[in-house]
Amino acid sequence: MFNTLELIVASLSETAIERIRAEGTARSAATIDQLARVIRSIPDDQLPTEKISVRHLNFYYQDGNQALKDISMPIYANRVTALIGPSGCGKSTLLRVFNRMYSLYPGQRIEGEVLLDGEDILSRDLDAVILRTRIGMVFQRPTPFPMSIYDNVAFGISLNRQLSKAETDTAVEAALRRAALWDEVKDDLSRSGLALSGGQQQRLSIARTIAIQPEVILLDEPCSAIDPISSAKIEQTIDELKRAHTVIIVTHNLQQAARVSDYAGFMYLGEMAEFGTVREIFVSPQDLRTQRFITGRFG
Ligand SMILES: Nc1ncnc2c1ncn2[C@@H]1O[C@H](COP(=O)(O)OP(=O)(O)OP(=O)(O)O)[C@@H](O)[C@H]1O
Repeated sequence: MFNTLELIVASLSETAIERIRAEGTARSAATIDQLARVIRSIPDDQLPTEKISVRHLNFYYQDGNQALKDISMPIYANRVTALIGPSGCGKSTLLRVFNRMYSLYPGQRIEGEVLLDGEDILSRDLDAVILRTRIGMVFQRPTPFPMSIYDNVAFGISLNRQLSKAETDTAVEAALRRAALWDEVKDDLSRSGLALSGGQQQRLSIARTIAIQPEVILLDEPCSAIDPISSAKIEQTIDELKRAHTVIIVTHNLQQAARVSDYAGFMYLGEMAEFGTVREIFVSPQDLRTQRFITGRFG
């Protein structure tokens, strides 16, 4: 019983949990029914809302290989969702659908719907450039531009917003702080972004993405090519990011997925085998394939 209660509580927002505590019901809730009544009394806006809805998504590469098979899943606002699964199961393909990266390559085919706040982002009516300012992406390898640290961050800002020099300075500092890089670079922002270490370059790439103020941030294996200290800093940053953004991360590192995510989708051979809160997926997975993957018996 306690585990089931924990599961329900784990999927609630902090505000909702505070309210349950304030009403003194958490300790006395002897049955799920009691707690369910409390949950139902919480206004909808305090429960996670769906930022992106994936519906019956199929994806085919040029060679006819079907990499995604009838995927349906929610992506909740201001939460971190991890896509996990064995190599080749379709995680990166799915991540790239969210910013329509596939449209750069002719011959790839997609079916189904991906709704961003109710609007189908697969529709050609939605301009891909505008979409990519709403859904930003950080790649596996750091991607600093060959320009100064300051310009790397200011560049994105100037594409989207008309700010004065002083306002740009403030926005650059804020983005670098949020990416946990400010203290290491503040003394010389004119240094080339390429002169930074790999881990710092990755945090610079995150700062550049944040500076554009996207609603959703896609992280494709952001820590796989960097040192453990930078990796830990990026994990802190991810936790901070969800205050203002919805985050989707592909990672091979299960401990990292468990640490940073609120929800997880386990993919297998192009299918979404299981989706749930991180506790559901890591503590009590229902699908045998998820259980085997989480316990390291394959993948
Ligand atoms: N450009 C491509 N053309 C044809 N098939 C592709 C292409 N890119 C990927 N695939 C195939 O699509 C499937 C899903 O690949 P994808 O890279 O999305 O998986 P993944 O889960 O991200 O893998 P990994 O963990 O190894 O990065 C695989 O079978 C892969 O071989």
